[in-house]
Amino acid sequence: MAAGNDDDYDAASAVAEFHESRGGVHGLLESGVTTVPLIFLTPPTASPWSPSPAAFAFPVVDLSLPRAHTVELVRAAASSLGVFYVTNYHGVQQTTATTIIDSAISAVRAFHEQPRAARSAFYSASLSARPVAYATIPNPALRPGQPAAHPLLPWRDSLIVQFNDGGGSSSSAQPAGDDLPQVCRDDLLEYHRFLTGFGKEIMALLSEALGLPAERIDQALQVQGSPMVCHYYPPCPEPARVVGAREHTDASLFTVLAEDRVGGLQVWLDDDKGGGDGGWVDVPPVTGALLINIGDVLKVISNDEYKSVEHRVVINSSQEARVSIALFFRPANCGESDFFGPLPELLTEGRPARYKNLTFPQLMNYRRELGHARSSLDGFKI
Ligand SMILES: O=C(O)CCC(=O)C(=O)O
Ligand SMILES: [Fe+2]
Repeated sequence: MAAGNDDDYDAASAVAEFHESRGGVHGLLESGVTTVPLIFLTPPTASPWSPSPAAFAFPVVDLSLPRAHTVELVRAAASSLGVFYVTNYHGVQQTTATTIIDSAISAVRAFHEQPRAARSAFYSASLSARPVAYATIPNPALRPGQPAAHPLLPWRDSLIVQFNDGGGSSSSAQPAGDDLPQVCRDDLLEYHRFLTGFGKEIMALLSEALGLPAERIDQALQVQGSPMVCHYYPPCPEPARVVGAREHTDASLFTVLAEDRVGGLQVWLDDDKGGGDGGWVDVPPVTGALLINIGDVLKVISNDEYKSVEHRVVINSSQEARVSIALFFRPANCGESDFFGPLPELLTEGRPARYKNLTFPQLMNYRRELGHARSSLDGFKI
């Protein structure tokens, strides 16, 4: 934020005061706020955030289809859109999977809708190094040259859970300590257990769809599902003037998203896919299905064979809260000396490496300084 600017100074105080209230956006509504505070508002000159301009049928990959067919569907979706749904998870009845997903969504809703004192115990404006934290995560800067994000805060509260499975072993992960709030502990643990096997399956498919052995990427990067970020988008009196999540790509290999039936997620589709010059397109929820978003790490190691999809969340409703859970599958070994880059098997003379080797901390630092949108890999391009 620019120093010496009175407007920015006031905004900074307002943000600090909001965090000190420890009740999140939902807390504002509980205290009877009927107009949206300035720190959440997009500038009046900005174009409204909803409704979304176009409709599009996103692919649903049925995992019970023959393998070759599934691999081909995954390849087509990951390389053209960077986003797809999946159903019929291996080894789990679809009805059981739907129950596990729905229970996790209900548990997240229960956490965010419990009395304020119970949730504010977890509130932490600084998220680093805590196994479990509850907060409204400030909007990041979007692009180089944009020092502050507007609006400063999204219309969203999040419960962030760090899992640690000891370096990518196949045993299921446990949250660090018994720190999960009791109201959602069992359901979120069960959901995470379910997604641990599911994530391996998705990683294997994505690997095969690049023409690589199924275990290639997991062996190289020790993929693990963490953090789990459990979002709550309260209803808003002025939905078109707030943002649920600003446009961004995910800093993951891929992200698995579960959501309730309210909707609000949109992805940016280029030219021919969205119609015309490209645009924001609604991703309507599909009951019982999980959404896979390809992230920046997979874009790099696939040497741009896969797209990392840019997405955002609009607030659709002045009546209903929306719940979603994003589980980020990332390299377990993500220290200062753990480099990754385009996989050598994918490189040819005609298609040389498009990215330098980089580490996960470098990627995160670059995003912190220069933005989370489509440009978030620019600094690593060759
Ligand atoms: O809530 C959603 O639909 C998306 C959340 C998201 O994009 C994220 O957590 O990175
Ligand atoms: Fe995201």
